[in-house]
Amino acid sequence: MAGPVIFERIALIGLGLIAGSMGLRIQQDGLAREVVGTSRSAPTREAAEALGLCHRITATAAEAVRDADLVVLCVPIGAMEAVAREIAPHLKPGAVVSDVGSVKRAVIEAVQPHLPEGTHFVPAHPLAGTEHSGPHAGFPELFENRWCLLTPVTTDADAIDRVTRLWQALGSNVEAMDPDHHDRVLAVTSHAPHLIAYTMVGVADDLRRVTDSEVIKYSAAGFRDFTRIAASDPVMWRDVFLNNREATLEILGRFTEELFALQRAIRTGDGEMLHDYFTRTRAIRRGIIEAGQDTAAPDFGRGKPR
Ligand SMILES: NC(=O)c1ccc[n+]([C@@H]2O[C@H](COP(=O)([O-])OP(=O)(O)OC[C@H]3O[C@@H](n4cnc5c(N)ncnc54)[C@H](O)[C@@H]3O)[C@@H](O)[C@H]2O)c1
Ligand SMILES: O=C(O)C(=O)C[C@]1(C(=O)O)C=C[C@@H](O)C=C1
Repeated sequence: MAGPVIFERIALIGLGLIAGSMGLRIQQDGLAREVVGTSRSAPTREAAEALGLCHRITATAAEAVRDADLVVLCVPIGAMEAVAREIAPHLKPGAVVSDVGSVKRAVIEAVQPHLPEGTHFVPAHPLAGTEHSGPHAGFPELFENRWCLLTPVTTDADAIDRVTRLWQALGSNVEAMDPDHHDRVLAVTSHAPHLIAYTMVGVADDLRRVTDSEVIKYSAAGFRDFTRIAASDPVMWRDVFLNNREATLEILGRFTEELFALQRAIRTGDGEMLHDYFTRTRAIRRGIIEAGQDTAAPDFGRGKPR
């Protein structure tokens, strides 16, 4: 389907789940005249080529960003600085630079100092993903009905407007946010929950050694949801925690306090406390559903390696 061209040429750096999904959708809807992509490993570039994630794949990031109007950094957070340093001398004057990192303050601090005067940095975070990674994981509907949060560094209204329109065209609802606020919110809604899932599955794995395969064999739906989350990419999540340290530790501190309170209620047989607590949390879930905001529910079956 041909759509409105928002950027003439878009360069995607790092061809995994997010870049692959963007590349497919941008091409499908004609949101750019050309999508150029690159990744550091040759097998990834070959896979991306075979899957048609971009119009053109280049061997280096320097080549990919040449004459690009928008450059989107889609690499793990720990790789953002090196990529920014590499592309900086090759950026077109006036180019818009963005990223999709799950943490915003650390990415701004890593990338912004390398960007030449006259380029416009509009960091973004699509609140959409799956536990799959790599070029095979991408699919064009990934961002449909999800949020995309922007934490603009530039004050250039046209750059912000075009990045907003791109994410809207990819299917997302877009909102601007202060980067520190973003990191605090995501610590609650995404980062701490992932760590809890990793821990729970780790505990079950330890138990498995005691009970053979019972933990897996009889795993109930709740635990299976944890295993899906805990199957997420180790590099990505290592970098998330190392780069959103303070906010995540703050939430984990609160979590531990609540866990101790619940543990005590179980030990002392305080059924009233447990009932009140679970009634409160159930109301939160119902509020989300009533507000029509249950758009983050995982869509099983999508994003699986093809
Ligand atoms: N997966 C999610 O659920 C999700 C959701 C929203 C945002 N994000 C963010 O998007 C970014 C990419 O995540 P993804 O899920 O697409 O990851 P991915 O692992 O699927 O893809 C990452 C790509 O970056 C490349 N890469 C890795 N290290 C590199 C380096 N040092 N230099 C150059 N390229 C390198 C890899 O080869 C791969 O092509 C991350 O910053 C992540 O925080 C992820
Ligand atoms: O559904 C999933 O697999 C996700 O965990 C996606 C999820 C999230 O926590 O919602 C994970 C990290 C991203 O930065 C954004 C989205």
